[in-house]
Amino acid sequence: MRVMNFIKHFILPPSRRCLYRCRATPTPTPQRALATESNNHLISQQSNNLHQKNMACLDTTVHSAGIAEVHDVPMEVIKRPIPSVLDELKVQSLMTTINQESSEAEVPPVDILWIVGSEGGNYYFSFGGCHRFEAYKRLNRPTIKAKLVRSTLGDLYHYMGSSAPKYLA
Ligand SMILES: Nc1ncnc2c1ncn2[C@@H]1O[C@H](COP(=O)(O)OP(=O)(O)OP(=O)(O)O)[C@@H](O)[C@H]1O
Repeated sequence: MRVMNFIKHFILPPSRRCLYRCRATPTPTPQRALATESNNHLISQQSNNLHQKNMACLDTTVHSAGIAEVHDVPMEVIKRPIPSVLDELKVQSLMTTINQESSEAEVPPVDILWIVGSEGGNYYFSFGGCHRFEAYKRLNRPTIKAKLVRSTLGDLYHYMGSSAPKYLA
């Protein structure tokens, strides 16, 4: 009985909090995510559920650990304000992996900070995932697999300091 009480009080509440957090900041549906972008691209939800399940616990970051949905995000809408420092061999190796249907799923989605501007515009910023981004770019892929992490201008400031935009419409 004591053990059950312990579990109820100290283990269940955090799990519920996590569930609540996930619901409170839902990952956008494809249509909502780019609804106000001038381009007509769609961020489509990855249909490969197996991949999602496999990647849910592995190869995830602290930012996207609670996010299961993976989207195909158009490369052209992603802003990367900080230039990448690249290991050429790693980029080449990733290109090979991504290019083979049998191994593409071994490359996990990158994290993208998704910010909704004050007038409803959608902005997508990416800082990590330098080698994956470069590999997708060189392969001329129109989209990249990504988890959208709902973020704020304050979050952007952590990455960019005073170079961060003060206002996004
Ligand atoms: N051929 C490959 N070479 C490198 N990584 C690979 C390869 N195939 C699959 N992966 C996976 O791709 C991911 C690469 O992430 P990693 O953090 O190493 O680089 P990145 O995020 O793209 O770049 P950076 O860390 O420099 O921002 C890892 O999860 C790794 O397991």
